[in-house]
Amino acid sequence: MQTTIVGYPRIGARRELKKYTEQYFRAEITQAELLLSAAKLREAQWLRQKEKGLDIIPVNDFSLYDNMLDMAFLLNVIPARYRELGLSALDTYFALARGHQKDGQDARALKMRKWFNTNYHYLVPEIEAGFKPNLQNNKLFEECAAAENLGLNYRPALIGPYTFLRFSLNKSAQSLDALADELAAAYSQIFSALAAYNCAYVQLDEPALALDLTADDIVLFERIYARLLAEKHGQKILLQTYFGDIRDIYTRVITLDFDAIGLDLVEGGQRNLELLEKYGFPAGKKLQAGLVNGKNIWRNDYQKSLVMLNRLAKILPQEQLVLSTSCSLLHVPYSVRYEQKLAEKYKQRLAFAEEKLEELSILKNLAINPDGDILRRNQEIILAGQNDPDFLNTQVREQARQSAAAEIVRQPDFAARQTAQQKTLKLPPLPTTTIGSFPQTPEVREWRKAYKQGELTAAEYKKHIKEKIKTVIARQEELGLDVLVHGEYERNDMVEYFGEHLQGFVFTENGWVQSYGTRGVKPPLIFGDVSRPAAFTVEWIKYAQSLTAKPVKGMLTGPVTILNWSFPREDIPLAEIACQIALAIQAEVLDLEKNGIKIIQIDEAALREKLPLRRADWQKDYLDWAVKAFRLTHYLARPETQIHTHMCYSEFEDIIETLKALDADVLTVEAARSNLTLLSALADYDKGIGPGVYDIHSPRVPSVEELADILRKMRARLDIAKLWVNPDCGLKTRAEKETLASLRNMVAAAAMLRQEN
Ligand SMILES: CN1c2c(nc(N)[nH]c2=O)NC[C@@H]1CNc1ccc(C(=O)N[C@@H](CCC(=O)N[C@@H](CCC(=O)N[C@@H](CCC(=O)O)C(=O)O)C(=O)O)C(=O)O)cc1
Ligand SMILES: N[C@@H](CCS)C(=O)O
Ligand SMILES: [Zn+2]
Repeated sequence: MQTTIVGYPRIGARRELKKYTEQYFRAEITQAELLLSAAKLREAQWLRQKEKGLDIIPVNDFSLYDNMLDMAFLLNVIPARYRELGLSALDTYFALARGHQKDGQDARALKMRKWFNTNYHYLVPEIEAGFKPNLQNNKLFEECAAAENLGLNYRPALIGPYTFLRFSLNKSAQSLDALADELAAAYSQIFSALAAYNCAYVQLDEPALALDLTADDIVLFERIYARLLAEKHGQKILLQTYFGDIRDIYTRVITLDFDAIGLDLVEGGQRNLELLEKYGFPAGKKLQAGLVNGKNIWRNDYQKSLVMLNRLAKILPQEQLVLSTSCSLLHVPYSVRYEQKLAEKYKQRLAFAEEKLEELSILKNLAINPDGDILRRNQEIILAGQNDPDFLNTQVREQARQSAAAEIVRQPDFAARQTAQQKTLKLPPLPTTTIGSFPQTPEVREWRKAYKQGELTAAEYKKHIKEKIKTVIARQEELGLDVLVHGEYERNDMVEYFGEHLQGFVFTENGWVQSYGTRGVKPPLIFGDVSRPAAFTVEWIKYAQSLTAKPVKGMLTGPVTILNWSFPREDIPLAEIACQIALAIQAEVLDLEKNGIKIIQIDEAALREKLPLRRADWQKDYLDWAVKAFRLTHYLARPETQIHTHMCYSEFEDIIETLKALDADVLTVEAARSNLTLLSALADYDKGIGPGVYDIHSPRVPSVEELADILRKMRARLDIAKLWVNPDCGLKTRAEKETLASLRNMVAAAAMLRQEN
């Protein structure tokens, strides 16, 4: 029996890659320096994997920005607008990732989308025409050569052609079938080039097989692979699936000429096991069994894994088995050993990427020789977690249970609330606002760092933040925005900050996980029952409101987003955790209201993220309780309190009914990068709606005319009486100068439209 993983994080345990890359963006280091530092980081992680006993090490899972972008580069799927810039290969790569606006050149970035149900975002390749793989100087081959030099037993990993095709934007005139044929030929050329390297297997990631597949999808998959598998160049092919079961295609996949198949035995684990038991597994092929959870951070329950292994032993002999992770470890932090402040009793329950490597090794040994002491100790840790008195709150449990059983409906209905709110707020038509955060400048992050390290007192830190709030309120007044925000300067992150102020959460110092490109998050860990010891946003919002006669939005993160962007406990249902968090947020809503705050925004940026991959599971397994949790936060608010919510990075077309059911008075959503296709879906949205008028992921400043044009398009499709004017999302990642310029133009565009009416 061997061990492997699907992939490893790459940002560096201390976010080294972020630092190198951003230094390169600021022209502080050269290309050669960036590439050398990245190569050193990559090799150090391979050696760590080897040292931890991993038998087969994936390569090419590393990326300077994103694997889908790497694949587009390898296949030469580079739209003309970037090739025409005449940049170096590396700068072209970053231009696709981040856009390029310099010396009169202006190319927008590729679209970014959520990677399945994770908080990772990939870049969407645009297929214009023709796949001509670029086999020269490509990182894939450099990595293979480097791994070989180190004498590693390695396996190059690529995004598989089916997933690549399904997740790209087809801008060519070619049919999917034609593209599939070209793609198969292109991958075949890559295989041919890989024949020069000494890797036993090539890994093709096909997570798209865990989605609902139609008969046409299956035909397309078979069309690509029939050709590709007939043209192997000596190497063996691992079909790697993850994020769920592959019920729609398992029986086909086992008849194709793959040499190994990777199955997720955590998410969709039961279903995958049933498929194995019902249809068997082909003799002589390897089963890569994803037993160690790649998405959550709890220690593996060895007893449970051994039960799985026993079931597998009835299906195939041990030599055919490779122990692995359920998906790439990209979604978990590097190692628990970087946590200095976390108590040992909490640390022992955690397994980040490096600890998961150890778990694989232990499991391999346990499968051969079930060591009683190791199993006993593992069980003790797991049981201690389940019954941890530090985190038990019987009152919250009872309240959550009662709320789950109750009908949660805000009174009176929207029409009556709207009248009451207009009377208090007296907003003009097309009210202008922002989503909450203003630029988190280096000085703000430095203050926070100094405060956390004890170099600034709490009073000094607070004073600095309040000065920023004062300035941002003044700026918004100057700009003429109608509904103001306090800027969220006191927050490191919209979820981590909430975790830090609620009981039941534990947070890390170094538990960084890549969200996109150079940006990372430190998801809090939900260890137990959640409650709110004291109000924690009121002081900041009240202060901001005291500086202006205009309404300032109370800014909160919603329960579903807090849950989805944290690492959840696994001993109670997600629905119950969401309900507990909702009760904590409800208390904050009521406190803001008591303190004179008239508008409260409860962000549910991640509402769509964890929608089950299979449509049949959407409602009962997720949306029913997610909607209820959100309603629980605001249903006790007074009629004149205006409740806003915000969502980003989402395709809302198929969840419009859910958006309505949230019953928020105003909904702001990302729309700019979707070319406003969302507008038709939102046409019958029944409450206030603010589709973003400009993309905040780019430093580009939209002109007044461009924004007025967008607003005219919105006016044509949506009820103008309900329309709000705002950017796509928060402004925390932007610089101050471009932010003010963009907002100035946005306010001018709204004024222009009011005149036209
Ligand atoms: C809106 N999005 C969010 C998602 N997930 C979240 N949890 N939060 C989100 O806002 N998912 C979808 C989208 C897009 N995703 C992201 C993710 C991350 C960022 C982002 O800007 N991340 C920052 C880190 C933010 C943070 O926690 N900062 C801390 C630590 C600051 C720090 O690095 N300090 C330095 C010293 C200061 C310095 O040199 O700058 C240090 O410690 O060395 C803080 O502010 O205290 C990132 O940089 O990656 C945006 C969108
Ligand atoms: N209020 C948050 C929402 C981001 S999704 C912000 O403005 O950053
Ligand atoms: Zn957002």
